Amino acid sequence: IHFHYLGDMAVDAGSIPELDQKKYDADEQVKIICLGDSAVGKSKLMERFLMDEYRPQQLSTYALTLYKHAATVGDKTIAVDFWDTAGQERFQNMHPSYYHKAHACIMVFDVQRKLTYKNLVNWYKELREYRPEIPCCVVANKIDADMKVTQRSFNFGKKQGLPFYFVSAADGTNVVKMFRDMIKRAVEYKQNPSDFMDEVMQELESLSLPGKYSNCRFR
Ligand SMILES: Nc1nc2c(ncn2[C@@H]2O[C@H](COP(=O)(O)OP(=O)(O)OP(=O)(O)O)[C@@H](O)[C@H]2O)c(=O)[nH]1
Repeated sequence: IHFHYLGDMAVDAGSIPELDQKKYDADEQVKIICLGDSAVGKSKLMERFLMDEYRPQQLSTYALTLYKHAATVGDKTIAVDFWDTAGQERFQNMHPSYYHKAHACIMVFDVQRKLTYKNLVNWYKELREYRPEIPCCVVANKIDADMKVTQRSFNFGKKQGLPFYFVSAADGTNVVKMFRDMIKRAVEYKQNPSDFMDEVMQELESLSLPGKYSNCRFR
């Protein structure tokens, strides 16, 4: 496990993954998990958001990386734990502790690789097995590499009623907005979980991808 302590958080190599809310004087603490196939850009998105930097080398995430971040929502300080796992572990058993007590989920695919889009449904099903009610969004990454994609190309997010973001970790497009929205939703969920049930019922009613991928346009 790699720990990255960012934002206003003090480095404390001895602490456990659960962030000690009182110690950091935060009003609230949330856990946000990131899902998606290998190399879709999960780690680069975190780095872009948390450090505003992008290093193009590809270093696959080893098992689990935990990023700690202090965010402000309204007049509250929020301690955010971002959990980033290696996508290549998808078809091995993902440890349930990854999902445990998560308050929101960011699902990422790569607009240049259609398989990563198709696999969203697997990620989504697994997420809903463990966390049926938490807020979730779909993130189409690497739009700097293909500016022609439109939301119509990707029915999954639309049909599920999930918020959908086109982003680029490379040039920063939409990255801050997406993360800020999800932090806010995680806090809202934590404070009032029952508000999210209607949304989830709508999602569950349409839990399928377009059968033959026919509505998707890739180069
Ligand atoms: N063009 C472009 N390339 C990107 C972007 N984001 C990530 N990449 C590249 O995609 C590759 C994989 O990025 P990572 O962030 O390591 O992907 P990951 O999803 O964390 O991969 P795993 O750790 O294996 O699960 C790297 O070579 C990045 O440079 C982007 O927005 N645009």
